[in-house]
Amino acid sequence: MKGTVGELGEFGLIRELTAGLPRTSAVELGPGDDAAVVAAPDQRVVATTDVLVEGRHFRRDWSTAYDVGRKSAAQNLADVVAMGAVPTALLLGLVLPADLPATWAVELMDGIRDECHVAGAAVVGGDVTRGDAITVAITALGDLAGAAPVTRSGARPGDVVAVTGWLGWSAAGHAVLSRGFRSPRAFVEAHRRPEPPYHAGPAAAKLGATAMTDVSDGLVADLGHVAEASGVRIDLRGADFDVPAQMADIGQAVGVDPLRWVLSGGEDHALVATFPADAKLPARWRVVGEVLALAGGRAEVTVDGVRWDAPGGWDHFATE
Ligand SMILES: Nc1ncnc2c1ncn2[C@@H]1O[C@H](COP(=O)(O)OP(=O)(O)O)[C@@H](O)[C@H]1O
Ligand SMILES: Cc1ncc(C[n+]2csc(CCOP(=O)(O)OP(=O)(O)O)c2C)c(N)n1
Ligand SMILES: [Mg+2]
Ligand SMILES: [Mg+2]
Ligand SMILES: [Mg+2]
Repeated sequence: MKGTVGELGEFGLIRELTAGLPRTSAVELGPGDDAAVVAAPDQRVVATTDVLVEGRHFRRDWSTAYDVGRKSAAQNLADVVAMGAVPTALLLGLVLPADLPATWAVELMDGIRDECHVAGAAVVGGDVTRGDAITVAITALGDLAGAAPVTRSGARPGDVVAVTGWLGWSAAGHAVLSRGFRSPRAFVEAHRRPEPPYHAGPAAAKLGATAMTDVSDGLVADLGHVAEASGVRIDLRGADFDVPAQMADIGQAVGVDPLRWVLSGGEDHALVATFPADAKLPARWRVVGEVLALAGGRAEVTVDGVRWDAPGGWDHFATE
């Protein structure tokens, strides 16, 4: 495809973006009308939204359009499964500069479509407008299939804390890219394209998870929200976290303790959940800590009993 999105025009662009979009059985009416119609078998709808902005969430010299698409969708779909729900549909608001190559927009859409496919959802609508910074605003919907939502507020003293998915890989990749390098590839790829363990969300609900969240900002920060919402203290055991040798090498090379990436690095979208101590967890869940009563203390996350004194994760108004 030749030209810019400006040359294609609003409706030419929409035609290109929506051509051949796959449907799923949940989609009664897809893009093309004033609104889409999505089945909600449960009769409750799980809904979540996240905005990604060029320069803040991604850089065009670090990630392809396809990568940005995969990541934007993943970030939202991970929030759906973190409730214990199955993703059904995704809506996409796009702000694009007029001089952006049309292929960039189409490849972004390819990435969004493919990530939706991985999670079982479909793109059902969106919006496009012109603006200075590329902005991808996504709303994802999901279905609980009769289950109770797994909230942030259900952790109880005596529960275990378990994680599944990657931790620290995206942050290590970000550290590499920030210093002008493009390798080790596995970490750079993890930053470009997170792989949330989608199936594990609804599975955790079935395993009796009492609370759950995805790790978008950093494990300590995101678990901090669980601790606060549940009115508990959460203690992590440092030795239960695996720091891969290659991650340790990067840490050595750039002068960062790699445990910092594991405990406070965001964007891998691992799932962290609390479970009753007697829950039978499959091997892909690693127990990394426990839930403790407040006993007059603060609702916070500690590591080996000690308050984590570095930032627990990303904060858009505090982190540069
Ligand atoms: N501008 C807003 N208006 C209303 N609710 C918001 C707004 N921004 C964030 N929230 C809500 O605050 C909570 C925390 O947001 P956030 O940290 O972005 O969650 P997540 O990391 O799961 O995306 C979410 O329930 C989100 O819906
Ligand atoms: C260019 C660039 N700089 C910095 C980062 C790091 N970063 C940006 S947003 C973010 C945290 C997650 O994003 P957020 O918008 O907070 O998602 P949410 O928590 O709402 O799911 C991180 C670690 C990045 N991905 N790209
Ligand atoms: Mg958010
Ligand atoms: Mg989340
Ligand atoms: Mg965040």
